[in-house]
Amino acid sequence: MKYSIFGESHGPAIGVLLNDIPAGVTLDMEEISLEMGRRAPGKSAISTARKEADVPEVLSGLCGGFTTGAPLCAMIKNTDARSGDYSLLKRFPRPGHADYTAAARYDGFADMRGSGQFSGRLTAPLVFAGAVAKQLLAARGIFVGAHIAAIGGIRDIPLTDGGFLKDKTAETVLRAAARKELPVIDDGAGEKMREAIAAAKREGDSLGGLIECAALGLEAGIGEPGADSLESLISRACFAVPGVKGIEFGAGFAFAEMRGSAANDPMEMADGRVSMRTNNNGGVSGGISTGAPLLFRAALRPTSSIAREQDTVDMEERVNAKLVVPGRHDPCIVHRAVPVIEAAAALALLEAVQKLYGIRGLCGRRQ
Ligand SMILES: Cc1cc2nc3c(=O)[nH]c(=O)nc-3n(C[C@H](O)[C@H](O)[C@H](O)COP(=O)(O)O)c2cc1C
Ligand SMILES: C=C(O[C@@H]1CC(C(=O)O)=C[C@@H](OP(=O)(O)O)[C@H]1O)C(=O)O
Repeated sequence: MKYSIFGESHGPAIGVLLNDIPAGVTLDMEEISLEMGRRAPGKSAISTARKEADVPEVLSGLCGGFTTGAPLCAMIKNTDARSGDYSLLKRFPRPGHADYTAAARYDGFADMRGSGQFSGRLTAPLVFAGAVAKQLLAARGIFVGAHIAAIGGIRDIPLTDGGFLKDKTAETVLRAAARKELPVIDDGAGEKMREAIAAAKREGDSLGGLIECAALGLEAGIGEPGADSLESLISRACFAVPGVKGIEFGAGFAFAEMRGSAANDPMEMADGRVSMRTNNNGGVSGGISTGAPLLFRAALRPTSSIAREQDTVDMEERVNAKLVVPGRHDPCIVHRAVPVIEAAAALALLEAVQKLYGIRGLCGRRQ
């Protein structure tokens, strides 16, 4: 599953080119639009004020309602750029954003209007690609969903609690969360998160958090050992999402403080099938799926563009300087990043499934 994302935040358009899509698949465009809408900016006071419709225009790979097998290319127009907000930032780079590293890497030639190719805006085409991947995975009985695990220290109910995974209601609660602006299981926690984001914004600050993502219906035996392990593919896809700074699978960093007797997932036969009584390994062992729900969490940093005065440098005069970042910014990116993390996970899983079953094995109409 190869995909390339193109464009810059204040250029004419952004988009994605997806290869290795099986021919003869009907894509549910309405479902894709819903996914795009979950991420789209400009919807409320807890997100950026930039307004974009984020309607994808398919340029190739789809004809008469079926995929053709040619690379699938989708383009999304940029319509609400305000590039003046960025005129100062080449000279006074924002701490925590990519202004300084982009200048170092691209010798000062990077188009940093709207943060250029580093912008969270580039996650719109990723969501398009992920929505296609989700439909292909669904045809194999695999569901990918996520929710906000925490924002600013306020926690939602973890999927591992409440029996959601055991009684198989996880898909239902994740589908319900996906319809909310703050995709949470516990609406009370969601309201507290909303207030915390609004308060941070009033204080000229921002909040970070955690996203918990699950893949359900994944059979045992998908993945590889080594550099193409399931963890590697998923981490690689998630670290391509701007703002992601950490990933953990299952018990993750808590493993460091556990004993083997507590960390191991006891095995048993249940209805004639191998199963694990606990899921500390997050559904992956040796880089390969165990057949238990695949579970991981991504940590997102607080938005770097905050309204408070910060210490930076003057790249022209080579002296210390102060900066107040102008412009429209997300006071928190976690809620908008939930469909993005799902998309990244779906693309990574599709790559692993495709490696085992091939392109036609995904769900193309057999000739
Ligand atoms: C959906 C989304 C929206 C984002 N919105 C903003 C924003 O408004 N302002 C900002 O400074 N960073 C925003 N970010 C994060 C930056 O793009 C990111 O921190 C920056 O590119 C540096 O990358 P890094 O944090 O991965 O190191 C957003 C990220 C995502 C995924
Ligand atoms: C436009 C989006 O988010 C943008 C992500 C972003 C950043 O630095 O990542 C900075 C802001 O860009 P601008 O200054 O052009 O308004 C956000 O609005 C989007 O996600 O669609």
